Amino acid sequence: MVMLDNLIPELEENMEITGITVDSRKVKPGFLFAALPGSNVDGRSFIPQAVENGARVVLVNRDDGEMEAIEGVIFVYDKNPRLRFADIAASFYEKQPRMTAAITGTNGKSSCVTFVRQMWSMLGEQAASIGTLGITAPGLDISGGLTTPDPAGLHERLDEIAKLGVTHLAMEASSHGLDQFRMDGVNVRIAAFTNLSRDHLDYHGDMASYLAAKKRLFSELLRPGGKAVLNADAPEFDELVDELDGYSQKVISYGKKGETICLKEATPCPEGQKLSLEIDGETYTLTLPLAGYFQAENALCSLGVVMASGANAADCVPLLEKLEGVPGRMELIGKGVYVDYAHTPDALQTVLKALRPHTDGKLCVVFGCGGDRDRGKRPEMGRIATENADIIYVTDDNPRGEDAASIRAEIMPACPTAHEIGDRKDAISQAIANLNEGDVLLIAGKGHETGQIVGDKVLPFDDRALAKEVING
Ligand SMILES: CC(=O)N[C@H]1[C@@H](OP(=O)(O)OP(=O)(O)OC[C@H]2O[C@@H](n3ccc(=O)[nH]c3=O)[C@H](O)[C@@H]2O)O[C@H](CO)[C@@H](O)[C@@H]1O[C@H](C)C(=O)N[C@@H](C)C(=O)N[C@H](CCC(=O)O)C(=O)O
Ligand SMILES: Nc1ncnc2c1ncn2[C@@H]1O[C@H](COP(=O)(O)OP(=O)(O)OP(=O)(O)O)[C@@H](O)[C@H]1O
Ligand SMILES: N[C@H](CCC[C@H](N)C(=O)O)C(=O)O
Ligand SMILES: [Mg+2]
Repeated sequence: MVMLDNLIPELEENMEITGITVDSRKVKPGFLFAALPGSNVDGRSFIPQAVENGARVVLVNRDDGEMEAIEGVIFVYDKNPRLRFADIAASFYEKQPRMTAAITGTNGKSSCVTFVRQMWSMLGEQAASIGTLGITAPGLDISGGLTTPDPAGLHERLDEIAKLGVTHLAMEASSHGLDQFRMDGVNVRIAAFTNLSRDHLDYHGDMASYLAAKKRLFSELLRPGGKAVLNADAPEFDELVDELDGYSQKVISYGKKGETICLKEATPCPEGQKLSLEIDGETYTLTLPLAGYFQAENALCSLGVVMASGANAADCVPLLEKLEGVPGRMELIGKGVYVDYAHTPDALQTVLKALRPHTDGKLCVVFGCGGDRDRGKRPEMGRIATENADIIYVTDDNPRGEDAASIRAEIMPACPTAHEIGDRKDAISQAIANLNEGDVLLIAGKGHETGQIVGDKVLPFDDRALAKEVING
């Protein structure tokens, strides 16, 4: 039984709330329903359905005016109902892991939360991660959902894993999640930043707003006394430092320019790459079992997070040698075929450049662009493919509500020599069939995904399974 009358003065004394949700379809008797103004519809239009399903309390946007009274229903008005809902969710589900790190950045979040979880586990902590790959905790592995879940779903999980004994959590803070106040109730003790490049401009409009959403993690979510783990090589480094309270919040900087964790050298080798680091005047050399300079950056960010949680460099640097790759992130399927989640221009360029040294013959790429997402990415990804690959196949990647051929038509002018094969299965099959000895093929964009979103349907589709099947004949 949960009482929220301390938090919501409008409630009757000792009034019981049985559940909370932003979705009228999930309301049950005794629930609080947050009727949020959305990007497609206004949640207020679902109040009758929510009330019919048993909502006792309805949270609405104060700026949208007063509601007509409904018998038995208490309206709660707030000028920022999303933020209020996040606070309510944090109280409704009382427990959270005590050491929570949130990682933001355009690329590398999923990789870092996975690496941090692995390192904490190796140190003997009960550790979990939440993000694009779902939730992973000891005895729990649930895939799917948003990268940063909505407050009700998020806090339900935090409570569940904390009760299972999880003390350490690494979670992805997506820019949508930050902008929509999804994680404002989370007790963030460590905030980390990987990098910033073009993505999600369909939602944020411009790069300044996109960065502003990410900055919230440091200026508004990181708790007093918390630590920020920042990429010193990123142009945004100084701006992010400025977001912090310089008295109580400390910076752990990493990268070639890192003051805390300084990367002296990264040299590719058959097992991955040899790294030389300087931390607190000590030099460490190690072999990171992952290829690609970007993975070295992600590994250092993860090391910074684990150090921020209190571990000594000497204890955690050797753990980098035992990191396991992340599903669908530059994952070698076999015979020079890699599956990767690059779906932004920067990621595509990064991964193609990372694969070039491993290519004796031609470097080939299969990619497309998602529908209902930033259209400006399309020609940029076409240009990057032209500049960095030798053979290009343009195909479909989650067309969603758009016409797939029209999406391809926005990519093709930037890579006119590309083969256009809309059907992703055909594109992958042909690309693999055309490979010669020494060639490398990158299948980009879908990584771990197991479905192709066409219209409002999710059709089963798995790049990794298909590539394996084609390679093995
Ligand atoms: C653009 C966006 O982020 N939308 C999210 C947002 O929806 P919205 O508020 O705009 O929704 P809306 O459809 O206008 O509906 C308004 C309100 O009416 C409610 N409603 C709607 C229908 C109904 O029958 N009853 C009802 O109560 C909805 O629950 C919502 O609260 O809030 C919803 C509830 O939390 C999210 O499910 C929804 O995510 C949609 C599905 C989505 O695709 N989001 C993606 C873009 C996203 O968030 N991605 C990020 C980043 C990914 C990454 O880079 O890794 C992520 O964190 O996953
Ligand atoms: N540090 C990095 N710098 C540049 N590109 C990277 C970096 N890390 C990963 N990538 C590229 O971005 C892709 C996605 O990586 P990852 O899933 O770790 O990022 P993410 O931030 O979680 O992405 P999303 O926003 O889609 O959840 C990788 O498959 C790779 O192509
Ligand atoms: N979280 C990202 C994932 C994109 C994955 C890619 N396969 C695509 O559909 O564009 C988004 O929703 O924009
Ligand atoms: Mg992710």
